[in-house]
Amino acid sequence: MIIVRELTVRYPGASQPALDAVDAEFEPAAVTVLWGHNGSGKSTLLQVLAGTLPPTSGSVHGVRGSVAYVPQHTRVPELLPLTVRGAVEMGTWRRLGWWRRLGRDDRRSIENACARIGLDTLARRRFSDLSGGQRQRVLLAQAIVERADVVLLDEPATGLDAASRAVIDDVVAAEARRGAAVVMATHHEEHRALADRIVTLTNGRVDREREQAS
Ligand SMILES: Nc1ncnc2c1ncn2[C@@H]1O[C@H](COP(=O)(O)OP(=O)(O)OP(=O)(O)O)[C@@H](O)[C@H]1O
Repeated sequence: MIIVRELTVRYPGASQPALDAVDAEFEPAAVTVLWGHNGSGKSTLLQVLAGTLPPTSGSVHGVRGSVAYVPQHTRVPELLPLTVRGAVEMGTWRRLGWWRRLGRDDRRSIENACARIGLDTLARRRFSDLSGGQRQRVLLAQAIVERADVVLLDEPATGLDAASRAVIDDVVAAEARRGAAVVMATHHEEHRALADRIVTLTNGRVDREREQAS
């Protein structure tokens, strides 16, 4: 279990902390939804869990194994000099080590992930030529292939139609069933139904009264 205690993040020059003494727990084999308005601190918390943003104070314990992080579509970097297929393949690198020799199971898992996320027709495109939303889906496919212990998703359904959102829901539920600790920031009401636990953030603080476990 990931345990967050008294976590505070203050961006340079900001008058208010983005996260203010947050306490929260994130369990394996479960979906935790981070819920809250724009600016409530959801992305900041995900970045700290991903290890890409150091906290100003407080602690995060229990992040074990591998972590897959799919940032908000506006924040997905374009810099990978790869095709879509190549970017999804990167999900195998941790398992395969330095030589990165794909076996039949790896190839099948890459193809399955691309098919599930609807990337088949994009497979040969350059990652850098895709829209932010398409790039985000590539990173989601990469995360599926990786079979990470912790899967962090920042608004994975933003800008998608209902059918594509349903695909994301299936992926999220399957990742938790596989055993991952899934943490998903969202403000889509329908995602609340997927949650084993909902952590509501209001102005950087956990709103305990609105905490919910199903
Ligand atoms: N790089 C940054 N520098 C300064 N302030 C920031 C930075 N990133 C976020 N903030 C501020 O920190 C607060 C929390 O932002 P955060 O992005 O974590 O919220 P959020 O709930 O994910 O909202 P959104 O969905 O709009 O990204 C906001 O007040 C935001 O303006």
